[in-house]
Amino acid sequence: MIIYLVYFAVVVVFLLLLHEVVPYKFQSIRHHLMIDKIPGPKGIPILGNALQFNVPTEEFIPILKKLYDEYYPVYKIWFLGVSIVFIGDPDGVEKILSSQQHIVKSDDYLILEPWLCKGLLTSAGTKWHDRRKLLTPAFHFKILEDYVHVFNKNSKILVNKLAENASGSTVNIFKYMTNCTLDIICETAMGTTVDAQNGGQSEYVAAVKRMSELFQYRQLRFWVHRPLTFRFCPVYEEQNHVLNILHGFTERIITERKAEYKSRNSNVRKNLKSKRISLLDLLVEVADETGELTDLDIREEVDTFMFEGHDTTAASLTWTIFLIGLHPHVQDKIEEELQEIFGDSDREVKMEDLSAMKYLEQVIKESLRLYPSVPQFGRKIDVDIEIHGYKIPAGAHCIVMPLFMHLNPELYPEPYKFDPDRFTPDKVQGRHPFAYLPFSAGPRNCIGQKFALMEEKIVLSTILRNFRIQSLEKPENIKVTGELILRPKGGMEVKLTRKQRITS
Ligand code: HEM
Repeated sequence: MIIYLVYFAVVVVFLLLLHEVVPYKFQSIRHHLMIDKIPGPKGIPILGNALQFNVPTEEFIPILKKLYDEYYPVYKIWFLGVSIVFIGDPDGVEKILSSQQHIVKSDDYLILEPWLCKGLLTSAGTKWHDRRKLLTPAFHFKILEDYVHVFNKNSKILVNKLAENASGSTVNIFKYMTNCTLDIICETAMGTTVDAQNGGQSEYVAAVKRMSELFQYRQLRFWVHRPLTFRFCPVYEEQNHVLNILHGFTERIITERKAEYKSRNSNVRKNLKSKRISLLDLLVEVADETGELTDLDIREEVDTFMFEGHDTTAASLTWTIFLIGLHPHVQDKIEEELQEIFGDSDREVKMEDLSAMKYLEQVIKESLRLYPSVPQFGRKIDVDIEIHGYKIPAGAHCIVMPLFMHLNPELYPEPYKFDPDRFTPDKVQGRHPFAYLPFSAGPRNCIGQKFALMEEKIVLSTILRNFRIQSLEKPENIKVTGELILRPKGGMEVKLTRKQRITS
């Protein structure tokens, strides 16, 4: 009996493995020959280098960095029959990112699809082109100006929460940043509030956070990357439950908005320049006018913005606060700048103040150099290309690594030194346009880049007008995880000392 069970288990494992490899095993001999000319670590049959990456989260980045240093500027690995080429220098990266041809995302984005379906982040081809064209006006300067109010409102809630819970003591700042950015993205993308900072809509807020954790869980376990094997995973049922909450919430909001739209019969797009609208309003109107967007089309875009628009910004804010708290002279300079803009007033930040926060912007940019929220991103190559003399065949996956490029001493001397003056206008001008990539570059760059910078300036300036920050950890002691988003493992403790004024 036992022998039959063992036999059965072996057959199941074999079939699962076959399922993993079948889509790729017919890669042409030409493909293999081309890829194998690219340097890289040795792997084993079928699994390739997969076992080398089956490590605890905090070891993932050091392994990739070691390979980057050893094989710079280009190296390859095999992962369950998939060829992955890492490109580490600005010239090589430019060839991929500047092209209109290589816009298909790599297969690891598949794990995002149960939540985001084929939204702007994950789609390709004409669908992506049409959606990008449709959504770009929603990030117009005039629309963003309207969001200043939302950024201010939530920053005030944040400093009041910090004053209640954190003044004079240490606090895990990451948690606060996540709740604040969640509230902001909900209000701007969906026009609704989840009140995460006050513990409201806790089921939806908990589901968003849990889904981000489940993405990381899956990203790190190569054997559950493909949908079939994921079905046998202990968290599969839990993910379905979380997805029901997430999709159910967005669907409810869409239904409400559609009903509201019909009743007020407004014309959102005609009013783009003068009216406060959310991304969802725009989509609802396009759906009504053209009949081309289904409820699912709308939902996948709203969900995409919910995901891309909060975790990235929360991580960036956290790292920036950490670095400011570690460098008192930088904090003094920001305080001087804010004093010049606001004096002793506790008024809200206005749109015109943002362009005066020049030094704070340099600080945010330098933090994103050291800790880019998206440490790497991938494309599936559409037609053969040549990079540094190596031919990369169509169908190969190419990974761009901003994190390591930003730490390359040829591009940034003394790369581990935190120096916001690297981003003075003259320094930026002399730099390769693809040497700084926190928001990617080219046609598929981050559509929310300006939104994020505005949001961060308002949140950070509000914190710094009310608190003095002190970071207690040293960068070398912090464990960094970077599967999807680069974050400090276990959060980030900082000490906040309240200044006299608390924004009311
Ligand atoms: C500091 C904050 C942010 C960082 C560092 C960041 C970074 C990035 C990066 C690197 C990409 C390209 C990813 C890839 O090629 O796979 C991207 C794409 C994207 N980002 Fe952001 N992002 C930030 C904030 C935001 C915000 C606030 C929003 C929305 C309000 C947003 C929406 C998007 C969307 C929709 C895409 C896909 C664009 C496309 O493929 O056409 N991001 N982001």
